[in-house]
Amino acid sequence: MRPKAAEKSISEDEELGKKRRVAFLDMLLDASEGGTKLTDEEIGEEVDTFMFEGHDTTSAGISWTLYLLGLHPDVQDKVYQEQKSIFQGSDRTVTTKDLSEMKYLERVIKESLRLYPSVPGIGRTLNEDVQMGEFTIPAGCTVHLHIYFLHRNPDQFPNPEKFDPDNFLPERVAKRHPYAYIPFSAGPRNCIGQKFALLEEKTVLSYVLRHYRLRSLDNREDITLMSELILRPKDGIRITVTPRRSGNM
Ligand code: HEM
Repeated sequence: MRPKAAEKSISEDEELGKKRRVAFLDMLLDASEGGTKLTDEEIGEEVDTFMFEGHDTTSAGISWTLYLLGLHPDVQDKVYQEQKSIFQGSDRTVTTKDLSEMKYLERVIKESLRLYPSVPGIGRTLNEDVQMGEFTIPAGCTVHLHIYFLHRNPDQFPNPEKFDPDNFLPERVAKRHPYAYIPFSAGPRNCIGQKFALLEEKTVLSYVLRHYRLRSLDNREDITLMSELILRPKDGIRITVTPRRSGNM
């Protein structure tokens, strides 16, 4: 049964002539009432997947980007200049159009996900034999794909440890293998939320970087990484955050 609050908000929206937006949980409940039956347990699992995949991944991505910007004041300044040119001194909230103009910030986010992919590895069970050069990997094997190391392939990213957002200039992307960079996996089971994730990261980072200057206190070689499905710094990261003077935008 659909909760009363959800019924009310949908009918109010329809009255106002707005596009009908269905909440995620309502969609799952509808699916359980319609042709494909979902049990309560299956609905719970779907909600868990979205909460986990949609929250920890982006929060880790945002944290690593803030850390890298705090280590690279020149890159941070370029991001700030781009924000200044978009917002022209205004402190308004971000619009969809603003997000599409944040080209440099997008390159920074992508480069951060290259060096610190929120999901550092994924696994697949092979349905059929796979030939890799002289080796045959038999059907039934579980294969672990290490995204973290894949992103450091020097054939695809010369000087792979260098933080260089220009790695994502269109002309450089065009020269690389399409699967050289897969923070969101690839193929039929890739990340369903990847576009949303980039928009969310841009929205949060835009706000922080317009208002604060960051300086990271730990060098990259001093950070111990750990993977709890999500890539995290074992002992956290230390960043000093200084407010920019008001009216500085
Ligand atoms: C920076 C942010 C994100 C990264 C790096 C990321 C990465 C990934 C990766 C690598 C996979 C494939 C997992 C596997 O094959 O085992 C995946 C799947 C998935 N992601 Fe994301 N994700 C992000 C954000 C999000 C967001 C915001 C949502 C939802 C709002 C989301 C929902 C999902 C779901 C539902 C799947 C499973 C898709 C399927 O199995 O068909 N992700 N994600």
